[in-house]
Amino acid sequence: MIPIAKPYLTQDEAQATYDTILTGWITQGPKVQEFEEKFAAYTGAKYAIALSNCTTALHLSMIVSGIGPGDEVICPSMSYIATANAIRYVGAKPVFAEVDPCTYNIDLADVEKKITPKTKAILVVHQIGMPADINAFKKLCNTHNLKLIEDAACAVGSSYKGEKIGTHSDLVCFSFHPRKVMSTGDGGMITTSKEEYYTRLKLLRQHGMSVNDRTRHLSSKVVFEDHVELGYNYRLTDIQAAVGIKQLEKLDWIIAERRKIALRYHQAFQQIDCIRLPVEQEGYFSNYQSYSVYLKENCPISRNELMQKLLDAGVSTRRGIMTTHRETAYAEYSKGIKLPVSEDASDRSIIIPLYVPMPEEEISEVINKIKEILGR
Ligand SMILES: C[C@H]1O[C@H](OP(=O)(O)OP(=O)(O)OC[C@H]2O[C@@H](n3cnc4c(=O)[nH]c(N)nc43)[C@H](O)[C@@H]2O)[C@@H](O)[C@@H](O)[C@@H]1N
Ligand SMILES: O=C(O)CCC(=O)C(=O)O
Repeated sequence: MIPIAKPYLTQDEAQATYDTILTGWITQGPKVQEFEEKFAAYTGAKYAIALSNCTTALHLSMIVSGIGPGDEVICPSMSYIATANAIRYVGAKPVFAEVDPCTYNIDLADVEKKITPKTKAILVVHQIGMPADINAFKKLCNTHNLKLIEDAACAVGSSYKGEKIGTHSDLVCFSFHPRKVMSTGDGGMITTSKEEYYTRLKLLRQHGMSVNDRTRHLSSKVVFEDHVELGYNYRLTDIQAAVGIKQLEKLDWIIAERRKIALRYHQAFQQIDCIRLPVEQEGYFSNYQSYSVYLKENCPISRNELMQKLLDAGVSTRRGIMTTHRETAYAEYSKGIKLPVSEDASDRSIIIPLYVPMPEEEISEVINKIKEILGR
């Protein structure tokens, strides 16, 4: 079976975890600090704060942005459910906007229509690694005095107008889940240039503890910590950070390899008129976290049939990005909501295998099977 994805992990990561375990310091400590410094340097951000995953990164971003009950946050419905969940964790209401049918990124015009006096922030997702038009959203947020938060779960290493995702706004959240371009098992990171956010995020991720364990460990004087506000246990472990450091060293290579495979798919499928391929506009650089194909009206086969036929032929696929408003857990948020573009994009698209290193035979197999089933 050709898998949909596989993290690129080698002896390097295994050795790094082994070495870290033997140091005797295994949760948030020196390795987390090193990972944060290297991640900040990689993205160009001033600060990076490591967290247990991107969902917790989004949750803390909501808290430091001062979002709470009675507030509305505009986000896409067409995203993994964690995006909207983070808004609900703080008691605020997710207000769903449409996406662009080509890039799957949140639609600026629809966002603008959905701004109300209760709107506090816009949560922009760089969907499956394709950067959103972040400058346009910054401008909109400035005009309406709204906070901007970026869900860059899938977008590590992607760039917008020549700058890596991670520097364009005050809160950018990344994921290192195994389905992402680099992984630490689970894991997350926030980049920011705001010292005030940096300081508070460090407190919030570890129970609001005023003097952290490492500082106490290294102290020559007896010190006692205070817990200055309600915090959380959202730490990344040093074992995971050791993996992250090794992954970061390979990230540009991984992305270059992913882009080569994406190019192969583009070239192989561009003549097929019943499908639409991902679009990377001028100034946008995707890490191709996923390669999504949209089945047009004239496609001879339904999306689900195509997925089944490919599975029968030994090729894994996944449905297109989900819509949150149609999930059972969102029943009370979906009343009267109309998102035809998002529903269509979600229902008519599939994600096809892309991982590194993907053997040439597998790339050809995916291409040939899709062409064969589509009769091209
Ligand atoms: C971006 C989203 O991607 C994922 O959805 P998905 O439907 O595209 O992928 P999944 O069904 O989770 O499959 C992930 C694939 O990634 C590979 N993989 C390799 N290791 C793992 C692992 O530890 N956990 C998971 N879930 N997957 C792993 C396998 O090939 C596996 O089939 C979800 O897991 C979401 O959690 C995620 N936000
Ligand atoms: O929890 C998941 O499966 C995916 C969400 C994610 O990528 C994260 O929280 O880091």
